[in-house]
Parts: sequence; structure tokens; C-alpha cells
Amino acid sequence: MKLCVASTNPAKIGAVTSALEKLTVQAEVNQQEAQSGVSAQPFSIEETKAGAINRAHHVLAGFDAAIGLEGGVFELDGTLYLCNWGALVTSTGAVYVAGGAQVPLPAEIATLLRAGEELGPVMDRYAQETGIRHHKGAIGILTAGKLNRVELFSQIVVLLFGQWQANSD
Ligand SMILES: O=c1[nH]c(=O)c2ncn([C@@H]3O[C@H](COP(=O)(O)OP(=O)(O)OP(=O)(O)O)[C@@H](O)[C@H]3O)c2[nH]1
Ligand SMILES: [Mg+2]
Repeated sequence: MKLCVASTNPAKIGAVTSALEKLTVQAEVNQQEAQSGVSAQPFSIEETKAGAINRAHHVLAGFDAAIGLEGGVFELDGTLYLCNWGALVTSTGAVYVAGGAQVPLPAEIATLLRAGEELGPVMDRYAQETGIRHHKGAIGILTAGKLNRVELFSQIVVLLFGQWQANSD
């Protein structure tokens, strides 16, 4: 199967390849930068989910299926949460979506995001590291490494393929 991942972010590519290994799915995995069609910092579940779907559709041409993975934040009861969404679209027109881990963001990070900053650079400053978005992710910082961004998105990819399988049997 020819599969395209709608990102060149190593954390997202790693998530797809580890999920495919876990599922023993044979696929030729390609990657392409993709426009999410939403803001650089999605600020709701709806926007984050839409970004994942848009990405997948934007890179589908020429492939059997495409995967979009998008991180974002959303407000709930006055607290800002991290959220993560994935979409799997197929050349036959199927669309599967799945949400992943959600955790509250520290107030100091929430303040900066509400002021218009993107989570990636904010997390790098907060943790005094670089490129967090490409490996451990905000989830890795916020859970003392108990879950990283690859593992987080890998679970979403398993949910996507599982739905595809359940609807193909
Ligand atoms: O340090 C981070 N750790 C995370 O866990 C995380 N989740 C989301 N974001 C940020 O939210 C925006 C949309 O996310 P995103 O899906 O576009 O991610 P990304 O820009 O890293 O990948 P990509 O666009 O190259 O595929 C981007 O500004 C990301 O910086 C994160 N940053
Ligand atoms: Mg991005």
C-alpha cells in the first residue's frame, strides 16, 4: 500500500512507522509538507481536527491513503488543554478521524498562547530546550517524559487504521 504522511515532522513520521510496525501493516511510507488550512496554532478541537483532515486530503493524490496529524489547544472551564487529532483518508473516499491525549497546560503557557504565540517556541523556552515539537513534544515535558509526541501520535494512527480495518471486514 502507498501511504503519504502529511508532514515532514520527525515525531509524526516516527509515529506512523511505529504504528505500522505494531499493526504489522506493510506500506510504502512517503512524507510531504502539507497546508493544514487552519491557523498555525489551532485553538479548538474543531480546528485541530479540521487541520488533520485538510492535511490528509492535500497530499492524497497518487497514494492509496494519507494521514494528517495535528496538534492544538482548546479552552475548557477556563483552562487551556493540549489536544491532538489525526485523520486517515483513502483513495476510495473514506475518512477516519481519532483524537489523542489531552492534558491541561500550565497557566504561564496558556497566557502566552492566548496572546498569540505558537506552542512550539513557547515550549522550547519553557523547557529551555530546542525543537521539542520534533521529538518529545509538549506532552513529554508535561508528563516528565512518561509519554512523548511519537507515542501520542502513534496511538492515534493505531486508532485510525483500526477503524479502517473494522469498516473493511
Ligand atoms: O512543542 C510542541 N509540542 C507539542 O506537542 C505540540 N503540539 C502542537 N504544537 C504546536 O501547535 C501548532 C500546531 O501543531 P502542528 O501539528 O502543526 O505541529 P508541528 O508544527 O510541530 O508539525 P508540522 O506542522 O511540521 O506537521 C504548532 O505551532 C506546534 O508547535 C506543539 N508544539
Ligand atoms: Mg505546524
